[in-house]
Amino acid sequence: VRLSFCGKVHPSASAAPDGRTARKERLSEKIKSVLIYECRPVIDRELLQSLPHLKVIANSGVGVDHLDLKLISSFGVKVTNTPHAVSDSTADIGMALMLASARRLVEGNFLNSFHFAADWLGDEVTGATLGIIGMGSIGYKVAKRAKAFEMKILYHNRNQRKEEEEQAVGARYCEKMEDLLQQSDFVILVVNLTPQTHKLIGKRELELMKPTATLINISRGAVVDHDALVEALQNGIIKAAALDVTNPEPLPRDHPLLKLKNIIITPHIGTATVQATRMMTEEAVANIQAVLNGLPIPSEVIPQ
Ligand SMILES: O=C(O)[C@H](O)CO
Repeated sequence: VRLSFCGKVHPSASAAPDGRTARKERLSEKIKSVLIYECRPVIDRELLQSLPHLKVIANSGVGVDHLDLKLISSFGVKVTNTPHAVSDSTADIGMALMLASARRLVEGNFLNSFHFAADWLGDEVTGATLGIIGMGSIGYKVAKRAKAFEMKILYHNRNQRKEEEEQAVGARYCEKMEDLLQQSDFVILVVNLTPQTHKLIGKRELELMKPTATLINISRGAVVDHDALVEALQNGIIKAAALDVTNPEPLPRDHPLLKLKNIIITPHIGTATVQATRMMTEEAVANIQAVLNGLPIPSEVIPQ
């Protein structure tokens, strides 16, 4: 028996009235798989203990930073994700944010269309330098798109140089992230959130960027120190930012980032397309079926 859900798993569920508790216990005995969508439920020890037959948590999306992989694995439960389904839609949102920021589309949207903005100037991305931090599958898709826009491409990867990808898109590898930050007109973050990438971009890194540069984040909000970003945007340390992810999500209404003009913030919609959602579901279901049938798992996430 499999049960899939995409709601918040609320710890207080165990304190529900008796009838509901009994029903929950009956269900717990049967649950063998959990399919997670964007809602990022808290999967903690208490929940895992209450699901003794659980075999797999199938994450719909690539990032699993919201899951305690070691804890889950200690219960003999597998975690899977959907890396193939998300790369095109996430790369697209990166390009959309870069173009929207460069051409000031969001600001322009509020202008009366009959009003001629005489002093209106944006920037072209053609010929500009894009620095990609994290050349995984999404980073590579961003690079392919940037090549079509005739951009110069730099990239930095913490672990490995990607020579094949480099040649295919004419990208230049920067061993030091600092070099990429200093040379890029647009810097896009495409890394996983790990202890090593937490606040990867802080005051020092922002100060290394050009005052004319734009920071784009399509990875996780916590990769950027938000206080440092507010300061950099307020003081012209960098020109603009475009974020699909923030920390927390959503930002509180009075957050200083929401008061700035030189920023675009979208609500973590990188994979929110009809096509990606369908593919994520298909990939997740294939993962679940493989685990339950003891077959090779297409996309298992192994705790490091
Ligand atoms: O991790 C991902 O794939 C997206 O950010 C959706 O959560």
